[in-house]
Amino acid sequence: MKYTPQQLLHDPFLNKGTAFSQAERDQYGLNGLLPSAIQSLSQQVKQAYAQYETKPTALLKRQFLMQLFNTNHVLFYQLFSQHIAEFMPIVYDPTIADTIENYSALFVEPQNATYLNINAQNQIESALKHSANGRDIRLIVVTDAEGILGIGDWGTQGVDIAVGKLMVYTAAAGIDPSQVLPVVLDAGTNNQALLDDDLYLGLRQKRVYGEAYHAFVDRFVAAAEGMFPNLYLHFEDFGRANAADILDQYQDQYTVFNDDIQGTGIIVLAGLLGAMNISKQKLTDQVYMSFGAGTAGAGIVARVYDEFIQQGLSADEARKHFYLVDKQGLLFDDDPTLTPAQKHFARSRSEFAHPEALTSLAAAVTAVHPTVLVGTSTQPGTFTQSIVEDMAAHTERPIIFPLSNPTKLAEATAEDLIKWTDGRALVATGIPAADVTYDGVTYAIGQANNALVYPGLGLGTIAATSKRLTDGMISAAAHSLGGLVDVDQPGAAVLPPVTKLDQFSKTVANAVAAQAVAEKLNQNPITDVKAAVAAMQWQPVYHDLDIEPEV
Ligand SMILES: NC(=O)c1ccc[n+]([C@@H]2O[C@H](COP(=O)([O-])OP(=O)(O)OC[C@H]3O[C@@H](n4cnc5c(N)ncnc54)[C@H](O)[C@@H]3O)[C@@H](O)[C@H]2O)c1
Ligand SMILES: O=C(O)C[C@H](O)C(=O)O
Ligand SMILES: [Mn+2]
Repeated sequence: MKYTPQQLLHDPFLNKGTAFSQAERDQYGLNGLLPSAIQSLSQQVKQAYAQYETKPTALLKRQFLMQLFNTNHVLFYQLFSQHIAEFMPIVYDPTIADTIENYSALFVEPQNATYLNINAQNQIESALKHSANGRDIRLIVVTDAEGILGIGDWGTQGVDIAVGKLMVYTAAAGIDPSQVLPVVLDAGTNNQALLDDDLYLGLRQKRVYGEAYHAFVDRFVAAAEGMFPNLYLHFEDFGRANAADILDQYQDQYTVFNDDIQGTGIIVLAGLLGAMNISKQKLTDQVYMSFGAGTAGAGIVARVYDEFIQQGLSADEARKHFYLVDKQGLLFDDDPTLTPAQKHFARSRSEFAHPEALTSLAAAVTAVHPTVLVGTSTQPGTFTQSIVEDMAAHTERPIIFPLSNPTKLAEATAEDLIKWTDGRALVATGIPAADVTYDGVTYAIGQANNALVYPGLGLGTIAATSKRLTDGMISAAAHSLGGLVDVDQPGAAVLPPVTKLDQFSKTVANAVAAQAVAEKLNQNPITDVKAAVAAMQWQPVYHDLDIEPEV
């Protein structure tokens, strides 16, 4: 393809802005289309960061960064890589929740995403083809936006979660931004505020479920897999009724990943292993309570349960360590409303003297004395002082992970948990939390967010040319994060800091790729796993242009 000067300046994959050299300006007809000074990438980064710093709110900062992203990918990712911990909460969660809620009102441009709708399924192939525009797509993040974070159904506006998750893939793991595609499946929305909003940009109809919905997903999956044979297909923020079914349907056929189920399972298991390193306890001695047993809650339990079995417990012994609490309270096996994922861990009423009283988290904690409490309930402030004190009265190092996102939905703050337990709690949060200083000790708070693992998991799987994503690879990812924290430091965090995200993404990728090769899943021969991973990583630096000018 030939590029006119205007096409080059408006293509974020190729544009260098003021960093186009004189030779490039001569060759591609850019003289007079840019100010005359020629800048280096580091000058551009410095200038962009100075502009970023003048933006007074997180939302304005994010909008500025998106503008940069839409203009020049190299500059955006170079800047992001230099400020990874600072930018994560701006580009991604929690600020992304604001941009999703206000997507239609804030809309400026479609950001190279693919918008598929259930009423125009004959356009799926052409839309994917035109969005890819000849690029070799290796990674798609797709959402139907029924369960965005904990904020619910946002219809087409949920496309931003696909865009944002992909940005993290590149910043954290070096996935080439020209090989990715964000996709939203618009199957309608049950969010009445959107249906009533005349600015709403999605389909103005109730969400479709059942066979018609699954046929739509299936048509998309078949089209994407047919068009991009080396695809890693990441599902994000589907509703509770569909997420697990979709994963089950495709995981033996294609390389698919559900972030909320599997990614969250990995990061929480890694956090628990980190907590065990700090407390010097055994994982298989823990009593685990999940508050909110939906997509993420049940996904995490499944991963941790598998680990108990790997560590030598029988399935029956392992199951006895898990308690699920949802809206109705402790989940019992005679409850006809249980999801398939909940059924396996539901308890028998005969285990308790007064099962009918176990209808709240407080009652369940008192009855069970969990040593681990993980919140994926979307219910803010539900880990109250009295519940936490009750739990902490029966275990030396209570492990408490309030994981509901965004910030406004967290079950508790890290600071309160440290305070209420006199510094004994081992805490990780879903969104970034500042250090907590209590009684002379500074506690670093790990971030148990799947963003810490999904980039490395994807990179490792793609680099290994793995034809599936298996439990073995997922387990390898969870185990790879151990050893990155100095656990004997007072106040040590259960997970490594986000400042090291690029390093540990690589650690995860190497472990996952090695496991894929060990399981003989690689489609291309691989002799050196680390070299294969390194070769897959894109760097945010300018290269000579390999395109023809049309001047
Ligand atoms: N930190 C992370 O990496 C991470 C990853 C995935 C999800 N999450 C968070 O977890 C939360 C849940 O996400 P999900 O995808 O599992 O959603 P989901 O809708 O599948 O599950 C939420 C569950 O909470 C239950 N619930 C609702 N009200 C409750 C109440 N009052 N008491 C007890 N349970 C209640 C629901 O019935 C449901 O089973 C969200 O806030 C999301 O942001 C965090
Ligand atoms: O997006 C996040 O911050 C994590 C997770 O996937 C979620 O749904 O909350
Ligand atoms: Mn999610």
